Amino acid sequence: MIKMKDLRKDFTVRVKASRFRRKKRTVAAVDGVSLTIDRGEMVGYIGPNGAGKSTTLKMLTGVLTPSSGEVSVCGLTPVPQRTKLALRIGVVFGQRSQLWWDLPLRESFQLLRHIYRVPAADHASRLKRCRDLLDLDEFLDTPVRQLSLGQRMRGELTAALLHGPEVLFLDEPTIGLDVVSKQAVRSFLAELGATGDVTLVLTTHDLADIERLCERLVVIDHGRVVHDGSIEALHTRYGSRRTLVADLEKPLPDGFALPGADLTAVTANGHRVTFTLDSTTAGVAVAGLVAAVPVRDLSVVEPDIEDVVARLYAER
Ligand SMILES: Nc1ncnc2c1ncn2[C@@H]1O[C@H](COP(=O)(O)OP(=O)(O)OP(=O)(O)O)[C@@H](O)[C@H]1O
Repeated sequence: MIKMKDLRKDFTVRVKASRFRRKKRTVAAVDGVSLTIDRGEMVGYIGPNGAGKSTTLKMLTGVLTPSSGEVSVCGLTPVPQRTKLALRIGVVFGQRSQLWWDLPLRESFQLLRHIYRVPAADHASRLKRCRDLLDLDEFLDTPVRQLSLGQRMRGELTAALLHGPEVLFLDEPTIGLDVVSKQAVRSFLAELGATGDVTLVLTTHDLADIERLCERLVVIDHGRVVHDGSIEALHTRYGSRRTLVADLEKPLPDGFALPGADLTAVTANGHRVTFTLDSTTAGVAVAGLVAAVPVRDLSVVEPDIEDVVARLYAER
């Protein structure tokens, strides 16, 4: 569905050389990215600021011409076949709008139907689905300029989907949204992904988006792919470990140890203990603990993806 082979984009920027002189410097925004994304995949494309995410998306959507390498989306070459491609992809750039500022959402959607020449019945059924899943009805007749950011984003997603695209590119779709709107957008995208009809490429700085939606995570830094795989693979690579937190009736006996786990914290006068699970399962660790002391409460905490990704960025 999407193929990139040794894709590059260089920008020429002018930098200050001395008080009166500026010289040209070339910045490789995307520096040899090769990826294949199959139909129905949901891929998170993440990286620190300036890593090259937006530049990649712009090349995939035909906004920017690559400096070198190959790119194809739905079997089309994005820039020369941009008009054809537009009918097959949907794009949401969180910071930019594809809606008409002065028109009510409903009319923007009608205009899009004509622009994309979508049969009325298809348009109506897709709009109905979005209205239901994204709760659009209460603001369908409000001019876009008066919508809140969360409402507008729900409108943007609908606008990107009304022509039935095969691939959806989302650049920071939850940026600036409140918790409730974020959840609404994520649930909607999860539902969309579950149908397997739409391929989704998502850039975000909110890793909860990725955890909720994407099985595959591509991490880019300085224009190069530094990880391509599942979130679990990333945890394995960085040795992230689960932790077991237990509230005890009484402190642990002196010298107590759980094989395969490290005691990493003791608080509340010895009544709360935290073990990091190294080479044991939560079940075995819990059984070992319960056999030693009465346990009031316990929880197993999954490794935090934020920590892993922060470590990955810091390492580079
Ligand atoms: N039009 C441009 N002219 C010159 N340099 C550019 C241009 N667009 C992007 N760059 C540079 O290319 C690099 C990658 O930028 P890009 O916007 O793709 O990063 P990003 O990963 O999307 O970052 P962010 O998370 O901050 O949005 C940066 O160093 C940026 O300054």
